Amino acid sequence: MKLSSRIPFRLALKQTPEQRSSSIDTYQRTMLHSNLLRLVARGGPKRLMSTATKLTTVEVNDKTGIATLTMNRPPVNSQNVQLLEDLQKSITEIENNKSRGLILTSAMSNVFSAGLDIHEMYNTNEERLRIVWTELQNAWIALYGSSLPTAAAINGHAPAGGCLLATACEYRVMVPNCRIGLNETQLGIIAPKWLMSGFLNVLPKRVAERALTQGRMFTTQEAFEVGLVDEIANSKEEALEKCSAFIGSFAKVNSLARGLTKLQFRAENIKEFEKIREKDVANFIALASRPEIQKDMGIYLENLKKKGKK
Ligand SMILES: CC/C=C\C/C=C\CCCC/C=C/C(=O)SCCNC(=O)CCNC(=O)[C@H](O)C(C)(C)COP(=O)(O)OP(=O)(O)OC[C@H]1O[C@@H](n2cnc3c(N)ncnc32)[C@H](O)[C@@H]1OP(=O)(O)O
Repeated sequence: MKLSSRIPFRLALKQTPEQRSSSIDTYQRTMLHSNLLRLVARGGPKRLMSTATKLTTVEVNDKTGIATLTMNRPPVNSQNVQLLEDLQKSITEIENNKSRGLILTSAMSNVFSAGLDIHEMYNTNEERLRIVWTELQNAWIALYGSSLPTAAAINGHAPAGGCLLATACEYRVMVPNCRIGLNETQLGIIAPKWLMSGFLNVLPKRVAERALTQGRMFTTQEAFEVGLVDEIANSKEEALEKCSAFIGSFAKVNSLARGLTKLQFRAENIKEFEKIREKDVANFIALASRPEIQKDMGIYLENLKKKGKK
């Protein structure tokens, strides 16, 4: 089952709060059960594999059984609907192919991901905004809610949605002289709680609150010092090796117990997210449609283009 497949939330909305909470628990149980089945199935032999969607590739190392999921949308892996959908397809594929773990990385030389593709949100219609935000939610929950060991080899800058994907993983290794963070307040926008939850999982509350209110972009070294990244690597290859070593550290741990323990840690955030996901889409559409936000987006895009030409 894809974790993004919904609890029947539209039905839950018609229920009393007690019934709703019980539906969510049912969803959680279903989710844990299906992850359990997947974990049991993962006991079989490893397979060598290399596959691709339009904007992602998956390569499974035949020795380690670890899958590397590479985002490949030049120039900066900005997250358009296609990339978000391809990420979900690749995550599902990795979950189903008996891989031992998932490493997320980028095919770009200096950018992990530039976050949401601002062109997708600018001068568009409500239906497109709904699709963009829903696919961002789906990609996040597929990664955050995966029972597999996950790690991000952050081989470049990771602002906003890039940081979101990296912090959905359990472990982060970053190359030097890059930046990572949730810069939404710098853009005059507020990131919803679910979007911050990976960030809040890894940073002390006080550090997270200050960084989020400042919209702070951490350098690699600063990110390492506060614990936003776990290790620094001198190259992408080294980052991939360190991520593999992290995933390898679970080799002697029962994968079922590991996966369920991880999901228990994340269950509260997932439950909260499921409660608000539809409202969250409506909030995003309302925010992104506001004339002043649209104007700011246009200016932001112009400035990005000017900077690129310098
Ligand atoms: C602004 C949004 C406002 C409102 C949205 C409303 C509601 C709420 C949303 C809440 C959550 C939002 C999440 C997001 O992810 S928003 C995106 C935030 N991302 C950024 O701010 C990053 C911007 N990019 C950069 O800082 C740099 O590009 C980066 C990643 C450091 C790489 O630098 P560099 O290698 O020098 O590359 P360039 O800057 O020259 O960029 C090359 C090329 O790519 C275009 N581009 C860059 N980032 C984006 C992007 N996020 N979306 C679309 N396009 C992007 C850039 O314009 C250049 O284009 P060109 O045509 O000049 O080649």
